[in-house]
Amino acid sequence: MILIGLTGSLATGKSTVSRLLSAPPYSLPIIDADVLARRVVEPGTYGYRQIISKFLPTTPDLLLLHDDDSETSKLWRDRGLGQPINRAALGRRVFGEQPERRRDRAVLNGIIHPLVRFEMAKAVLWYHFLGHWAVVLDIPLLYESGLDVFCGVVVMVAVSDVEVQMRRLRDRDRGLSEQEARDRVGSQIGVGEKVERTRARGPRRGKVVQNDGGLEELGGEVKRVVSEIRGEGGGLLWEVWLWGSPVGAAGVAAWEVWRSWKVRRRWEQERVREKAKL
Ligand SMILES: CC(C)(COP(=O)(O)OP(=O)(O)OC[C@H]1O[C@@H](n2cnc3c(N)ncnc32)[C@H](O)[C@@H]1O)[C@@H](O)C(=O)NCCC(=O)NCCS
Ligand SMILES: Nc1ncnc2c1ncn2[C@@H]1O[C@H](COP(=O)(O)OP(=O)(O)OP(=O)(O)O)[C@@H](O)[C@H]1O
Repeated sequence: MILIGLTGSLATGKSTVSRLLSAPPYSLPIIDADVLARRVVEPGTYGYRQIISKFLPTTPDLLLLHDDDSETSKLWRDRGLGQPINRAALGRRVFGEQPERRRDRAVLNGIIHPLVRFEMAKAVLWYHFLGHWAVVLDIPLLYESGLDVFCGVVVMVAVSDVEVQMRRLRDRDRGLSEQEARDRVGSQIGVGEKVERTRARGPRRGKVVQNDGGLEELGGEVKRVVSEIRGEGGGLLWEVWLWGSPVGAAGVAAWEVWRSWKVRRRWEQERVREKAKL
């Protein structure tokens, strides 16, 4: 089974690509890191308790009141699991370039990312047993979290102009001010760098989907990329063999991780050298 890491930057179109990939004719299973990141901090979970203990003392608006119109919220209240987290308030604490925001972001990532990784590993195993030829890991922070090394192929959804990103973000999330939108965009590695990192993996293991045009063009790009990935896989016999041979599958997975890790390390060393030259 091929692990396809789907990434991009804020509002470049990952979720749109993810929706295309999950629908016919591809019908690929999607493991969405944002969905898991929400699930692991629901009231009553370990992640929830960690966030409360780290952020509540310094964030008075961290918790929302229970929403009587929401069945889930009522369930949390009836079970005494606690009030849901105010994501907007937490976002204001962690998005931005100021040192204290970076620090808080690192704390939040340190709580959530290991929990998300664990949930992802469980889901990947499940889809492997179901016999899918590929599974999509939709991870906005793929490079930031280091999860790129586990992906056989990385698909990076890119736009050429940061203003397109800002416009799509603010059109979609109407409540965001200009500054909040810039803080969010600035909290991730830039599109250009992610594209370079993807290309550094080589043409078979790194694919860039350019999303500057309309939705129809995007559909064409997705079609091209999926047929490339399918064509460059080992074929049906290879897939069946991998499925039936856990030791073989583990060996191939280890080899893929090692190759990706080498690319990542070479990239980081080059960056250090470039910085030293400045
Ligand atoms: C700060 C939080 C509560 C804000 O929630 P909110 O509902 O407003 O935003 P949402 O979760 O939908 O995220 C929207 C986008 O913001 C970006 N983003 C989210 N977290 C981060 C982060 N820690 N660093 C940089 N960008 C981030 C991603 O592109 C994501 O797709 C939330 O984003 C969060 O819990 N972040 C930490 C977990 C995380 O890293 N999630 C990303 C997937 S692993
Ligand atoms: N090619 C396109 N043309 C016009 N609008 C688009 C295009 N691609 C995406 N959009 C719109 O841009 C917005 C952002 O797209 P999407 O939600 O897919 O991005 P994302 O990368 O998943 O964002 P985030 O990281 O914030 O979750 C959405 O409202 C989407 O409908």
